[in-house]
Amino acid sequence: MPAKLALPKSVATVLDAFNALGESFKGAITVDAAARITWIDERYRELLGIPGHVDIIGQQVEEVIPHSLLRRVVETGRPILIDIMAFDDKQFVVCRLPLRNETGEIQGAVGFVFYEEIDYLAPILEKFETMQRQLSRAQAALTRERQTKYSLSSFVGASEAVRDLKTVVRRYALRDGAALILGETGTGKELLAHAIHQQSDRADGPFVAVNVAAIPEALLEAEFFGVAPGAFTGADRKPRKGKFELAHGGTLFLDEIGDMPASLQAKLLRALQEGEFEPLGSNSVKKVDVRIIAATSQPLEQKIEDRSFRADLYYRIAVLAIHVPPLRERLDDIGLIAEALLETTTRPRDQRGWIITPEAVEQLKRHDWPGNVRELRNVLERAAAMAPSEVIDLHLISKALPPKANLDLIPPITGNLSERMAAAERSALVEALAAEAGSKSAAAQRLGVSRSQFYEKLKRHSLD
Ligand SMILES: Nc1ncnc2c1ncn2[C@@H]1O[C@H](COP(=O)(O)OP(=O)(O)OP(=O)(O)O)[C@@H](O)[C@H]1O
Repeated sequence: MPAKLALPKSVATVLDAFNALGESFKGAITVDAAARITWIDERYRELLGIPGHVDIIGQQVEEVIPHSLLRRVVETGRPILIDIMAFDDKQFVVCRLPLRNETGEIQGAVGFVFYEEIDYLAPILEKFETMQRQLSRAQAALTRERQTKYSLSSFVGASEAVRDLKTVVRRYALRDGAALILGETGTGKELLAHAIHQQSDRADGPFVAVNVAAIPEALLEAEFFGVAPGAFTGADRKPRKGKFELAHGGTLFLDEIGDMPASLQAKLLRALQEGEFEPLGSNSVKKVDVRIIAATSQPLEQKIEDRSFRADLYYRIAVLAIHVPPLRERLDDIGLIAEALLETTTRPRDQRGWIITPEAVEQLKRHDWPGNVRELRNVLERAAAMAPSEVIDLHLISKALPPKANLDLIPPITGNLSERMAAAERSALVEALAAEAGSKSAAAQRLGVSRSQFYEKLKRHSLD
């Protein structure tokens, strides 16, 4: 239904003048002081593609013209004399003026639209278009740079398993739902989470990573959801933002999600479902737009069975599940990965770069890599530290590899309860040392005990 509202006299007079321009004038629109549409002419309707029978009078102007600046004109009382607006692929010149009553109060605003054929505006439009082209070139260059820095190419590997993995990752990067990355420790889950973020529409937003296992349980909730001012005695007066809020507009990477306590799982589920949460000690909700990428090296299904992980949360995050194969299932990639890792391994100042011999690579392929790529990095670093020249050969690699977990050292698990427990503890120590390439502090961390406890246990089992 065409609008028939009374038009202020001043506008009607100006309209007459513009109408005389013929084809160059593309129409006009008026809004009231609350930026609701009060009138629109037929040509502008046509330009916006609004069918004649659709009534738009009374609607907020942005509902019809999403980028309209008429609200700004009524709010500031200042005109926007010349501006450029795009409809479809064409640029139009727009002029917006405030409308005032006799006492000078803002009553609304009017917008006039012209097409670019107006000769004297052509230079401005040309400049605008050139600037837009430059801007989109700069944006494209920036995106390319980001992609080369963080793209999937940092995940080295050419085996079929890795090619398949990369196809899945590329596909999931474009979807915006939560994702779950499953794989043994050191397989590159965090690296993949970065790659997903960088390939997604959120690449310009923040990437925030939290290792759930590394934060004491009592602090997790505050770490995730933030703290309202004065939430506890002694708490900061200022509110403290949690990781969820810090990741707004981007991605939150939750490493070792299997270690999340049940109370927090419920809160996380709500944040995922509703996009909102309550900071600790607050009774108001905050809205966030965050993509969750979770990772785990533990079988979550088992945790669901023993009720330490919520099934509903699992199904929510496992829609996009990514399985990262362990290194022993992609041994063909070891040479490539070793070369890539050696590029970043410290070398003596006068040395140009490390060289790894084919025999050394073959030896690496014979190990079964319980600590995966992280363990491979440790082994290469140890070999490099022992190397008299830039060549890493079979001899050095054999010395750097952890001694094979000698099964004779692990007694069969028999006997009474305390003997069985001692035997299980011993084999856990041996396995952790092997997985961490002999590093005692890393092995202690892996088993969740302090270094001093770990040394004491090694001694007790005569493994020191
Ligand atoms: N395919 C790969 N190519 C190159 N480097 C890799 C690859 N996979 C892993 N890495 C490197 O190995 C190390 C461990 O990777 P990352 O931290 O991503 O593993 P993770 O699976 O998240 O481990 P965890 O489960 O213990 O947290 C990092 O230094 C990472 O850069």
